[in-house]
Amino acid sequence: MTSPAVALADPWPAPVATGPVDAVVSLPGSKSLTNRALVLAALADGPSVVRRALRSRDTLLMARALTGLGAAVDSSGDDWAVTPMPTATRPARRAPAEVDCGLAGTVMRFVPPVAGLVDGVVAFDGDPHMRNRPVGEVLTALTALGMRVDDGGRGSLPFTVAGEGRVPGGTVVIDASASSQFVSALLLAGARYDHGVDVRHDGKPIPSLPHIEMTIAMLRARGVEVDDTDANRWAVAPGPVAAHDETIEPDLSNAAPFLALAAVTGGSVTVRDWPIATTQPGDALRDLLAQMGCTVDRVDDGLRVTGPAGGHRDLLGLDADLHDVGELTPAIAALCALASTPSHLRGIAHIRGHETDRLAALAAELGALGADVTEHPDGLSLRPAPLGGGVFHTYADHRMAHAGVIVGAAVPGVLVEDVATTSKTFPDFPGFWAALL
Ligand SMILES: O=C(O)C1=C[C@@H](OP(=O)(O)O)[C@@H](O)[C@H](O)C1
Ligand SMILES: C=C(OP(=O)(O)O)C(=O)O
Repeated sequence: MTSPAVALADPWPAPVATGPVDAVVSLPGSKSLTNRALVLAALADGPSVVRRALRSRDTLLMARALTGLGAAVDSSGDDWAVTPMPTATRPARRAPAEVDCGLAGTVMRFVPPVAGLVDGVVAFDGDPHMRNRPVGEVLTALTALGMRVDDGGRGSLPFTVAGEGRVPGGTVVIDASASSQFVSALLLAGARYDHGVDVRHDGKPIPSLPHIEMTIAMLRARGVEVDDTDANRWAVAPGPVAAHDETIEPDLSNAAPFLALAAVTGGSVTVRDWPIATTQPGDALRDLLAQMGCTVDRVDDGLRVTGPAGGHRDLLGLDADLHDVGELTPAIAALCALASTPSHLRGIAHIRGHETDRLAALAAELGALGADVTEHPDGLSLRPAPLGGGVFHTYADHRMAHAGVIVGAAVPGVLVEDVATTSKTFPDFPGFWAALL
């Protein structure tokens, strides 16, 4: 991970924009694409390269976890070379391994289904808050698919998965309304199970569906057969995962604070290499920011967002269902707190299970700066109100830090506590941000 050259002040005085920000930025790679590419490379039938991999806490934790399971990941450069885990045809009993999930949902949900393919015991744990994040549905499914899982009956970290080098697989019914990652986790490893995997969802609607599309697209790119004809059902046929070199797109969800800077200051920010077609949910920013009164253009070098002339004073509030793109909520909510008309963000009860209870945290921290915000069971409403300075707590949540610096760009005196938590998905975010202001 890139460390900032100087120790960061904590709390960190968020830089205030002195005028419209005009910038062109190249952003680090997508966390979701990098961690899927690493898992699939570890399961593949030959070596793969993950080009322009994101180097951040979540992706380094993933690389370390897969290394513990027998893969090799050379993460020394920008392009990470991955040698897959030994296959079931050449099993080797491994010494007990430990996986640190940190606060990475993708590590806690995607790695256990892979661990069943290892002949040995793998113990999982993570940051203190990780023990509160949901994973029980995945563990129950793994048991039904033929793995031995011991979670002490808690349905959460810490737990162990005892693999035997092969997994029977088959059909499982889960309730994935708490996280799309439950489905992605089972699909990513499913081709390597004897009978593949047939996952059915029974429950309230699944959030973050674009992330399941991302999983399916990446599996198909590696020759894996996925049947998603029926709603709420995904069948992965047994077979090899082809080795595949992949160039990782910039992280479009992490583009949110940078595009927000244009919106708040009435400036213009271009994100280089914005893909023409993508499964990343961050692509929804184009539409969301246009609805808030920004001008959004595809330009030669990427995507340009230009804020309204008066900056946040002319920014429109937003009435939107963010169920599919919940991870954008903290940045969008910060913009809504600064906007000139009311907002209602809906369909996001599930983000209470993210890095922190994001609805409660946003209501508390934006409210403490003076925002007129109401927390609902599944969202937030915000009405225009003058904001002032103060400490913005981040609850170890990278995207709460993004929300804090967005407000701080427009409002003097915002101090962002533990801004270093942004290292979860972005190397040296504070340095990158400060250089723009
Ligand atoms: O599969 C993924 O890479 C992700 C899925 C989403 O999780 P949820 O479905 O839990 O919201 C998203 O919020 C998270 O940041 C990344
Ligand atoms: C929900 C998020 O992360 P995770 O992958 O840890 O679930 C996020 O990055 O907003």
